Amino acid sequence: MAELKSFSPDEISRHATTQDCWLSIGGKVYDVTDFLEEHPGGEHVILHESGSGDATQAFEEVGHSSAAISSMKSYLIGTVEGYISGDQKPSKPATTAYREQAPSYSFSDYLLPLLVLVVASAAWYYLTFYSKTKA
Ligand code: HEM
Repeated sequence: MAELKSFSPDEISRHATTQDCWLSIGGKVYDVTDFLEEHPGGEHVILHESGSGDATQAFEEVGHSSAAISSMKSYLIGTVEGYISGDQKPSKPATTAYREQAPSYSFSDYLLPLLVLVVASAAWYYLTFYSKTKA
């Protein structure tokens, strides 16, 4: 199979009219100009998504049938340059940023246990020695 041409998001967004309409779905580029009038969901939604940059989410949210998905092959013209799929996008901050958020202990984190220790020691001292001297 021949290599697909790669298009920049900028180039793709320049094709968003009824005479020239491209869609970017899942990292692939589709020329749907001839399909616009036939689209069962109407041409307006496609034109809107064409101009939005990435139609992946809108396309998936509709829950297109497998017949619809397999018909997409006939409109495929290329791939999106530098595309990162939603599954691969980091859901957590990058490692370095994550490290920067490592827990930092403040003075009050130590103060309370220290206070409890001092009170407990004083109570032990009082009960052990002071009460004996009184007896
Ligand atoms: C190459 C791209 C596309 C193809 C080949 C395609 C094809 C189809 C087909 C065949 C249907 C009939 C129902 C089905 O079989 O699932 C349909 C319905 C529909 N499509 Fe698309 N579609 C495309 C892109 C989009 C996009 C980008 C949107 C944007 C939201 C969209 C929105 C809809 C809606 C709203 C319906 C109507 C659903 C319903 O009536 O239940 N489609 N499409």
